[in-house]
Amino acid sequence: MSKHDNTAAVKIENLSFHYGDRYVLDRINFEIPNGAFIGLVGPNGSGKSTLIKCILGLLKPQSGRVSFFGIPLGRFKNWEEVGYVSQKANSFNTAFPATVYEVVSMGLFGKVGLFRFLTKKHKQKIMGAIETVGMTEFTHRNIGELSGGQQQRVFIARALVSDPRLLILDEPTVGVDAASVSNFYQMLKSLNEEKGLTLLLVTHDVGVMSDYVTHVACLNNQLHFHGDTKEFKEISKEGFSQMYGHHVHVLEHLH
Ligand SMILES: Nc1ncnc2c1ncn2[C@@H]1O[C@H](COP(=O)(O)OP(=O)(O)OP(=O)(O)O)[C@@H](O)[C@H]1O
Repeated sequence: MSKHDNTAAVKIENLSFHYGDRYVLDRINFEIPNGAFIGLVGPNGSGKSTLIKCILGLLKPQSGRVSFFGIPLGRFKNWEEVGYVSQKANSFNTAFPATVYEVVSMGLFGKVGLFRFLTKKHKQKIMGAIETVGMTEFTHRNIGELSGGQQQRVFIARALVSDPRLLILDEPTVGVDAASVSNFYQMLKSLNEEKGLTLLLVTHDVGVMSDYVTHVACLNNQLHFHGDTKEFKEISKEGFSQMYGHHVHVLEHLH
């Protein structure tokens, strides 16, 4: 199949998952079109991280199917096409004495073994990824000397260095100050629009996120809504709170 067909980047069919007798995901059907920037929202404990882990094959659902670019998960081999930045990226040991350049080069380990064997082409890729996230001036700074938002940009660069087609981010803005969150989302939006990168962003920032994404999915054990940003913004606050399972304050933005 060609790289540029209309197959969904991710297709989830009738997926259910339970821990013991506790159902966390109930018959989820959900598609991420190629080129979309999807915000996945839902209250604490609604199953967002569990869904991501099922998509990445880290957890095996009791029923249902996941496919990447038309290939069932069990047969999917091109993992360099899928970048993942976990919530835990924030708790990376930032006292570890590594520069931005070294952290980003770790994204190529799968391909080159150790970074001392990097070729000129690899070095260009690393510098390109650092430039893409706007961190060039910090290339040789120690990761521990950067702010939370800057560190998250570096982790995105590490995920981008292998040229993924799909990037999955699990709450990347936890611990990032409000002003930097908007800049961070703007950077993701540019990656989506200019580089055609498909993005799945798990977040709690319902209001802020909806100014940047192309689609929204609302999860609360079941998928309660999945549509484009325009449809999402048309849902009344009451409707949204109901679907969320409790009252939610959707932050209004001052433009
Ligand atoms: N390993 C586990 N064993 C048993 N239950 C678990 C396990 N991991 C998560 N859970 C439970 O499954 C439910 C869904 O958890 P999950 O982490 O997927 O939610 P979430 O939407 O990502 O939450 P948050 O927004 O708080 O990160 C929660 O009730 C959680 O307590």
